[in-house]
Amino acid sequence: MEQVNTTIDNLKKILIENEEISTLLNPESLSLLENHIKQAKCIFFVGAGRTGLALKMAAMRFMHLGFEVHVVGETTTPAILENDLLIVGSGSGTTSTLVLATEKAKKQNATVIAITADEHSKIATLSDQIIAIKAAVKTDFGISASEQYAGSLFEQSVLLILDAVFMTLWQKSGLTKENLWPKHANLE
Ligand SMILES: O=C([C@H](O)CO)[C@H](O)[C@H](O)COP(=O)(O)O
Repeated sequence: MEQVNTTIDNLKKILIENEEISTLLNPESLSLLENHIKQAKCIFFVGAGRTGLALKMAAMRFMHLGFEVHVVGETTTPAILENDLLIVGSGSGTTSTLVLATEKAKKQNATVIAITADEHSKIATLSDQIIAIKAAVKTDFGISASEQYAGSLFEQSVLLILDAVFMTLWQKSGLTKENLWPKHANLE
């Protein structure tokens, strides 16, 4: 690492990288994701590490909008079944626990949508549909789609894109902020 920037300059770089990601997204794949979310009986989210954390943040928003949402790995998460949707996030598309979850969901005839930076990865290949994010994967050393460390750009994009999907569905729902508020946790 030769160059040291100010933190503000680095923040600007991060924002520019995220802006670039938004121009490279396939709008049709996002519309399909919106439709699958609307049609699913239950929506399951699964991811590991920081990707998993980004998905957990997004999952809460869909719960606020009234969808039945589960995060894989939580003790209260039920079995995935036909007519359910699994949203799997994996920058590399190769994380072994997520490959397994994808395979198991497909065996149950659930729909699987992968959000990944590698559209040729194992998870992408197993999934019904992919949201391809043109970000670096965590081992993308050397020349890379991002100056940030490891999968940071991918992980940020997962949250931003799903927040944007949430906003679209929210706007279409006609619900107000006040309508959504009763779903907010009241035991915290
Ligand atoms: O936490 C992570 C790591 O810090 C990379 O930035 C990843 O999200 C985690 O290792 C899962 O990897 P992927 O399945 O490739 O997203």
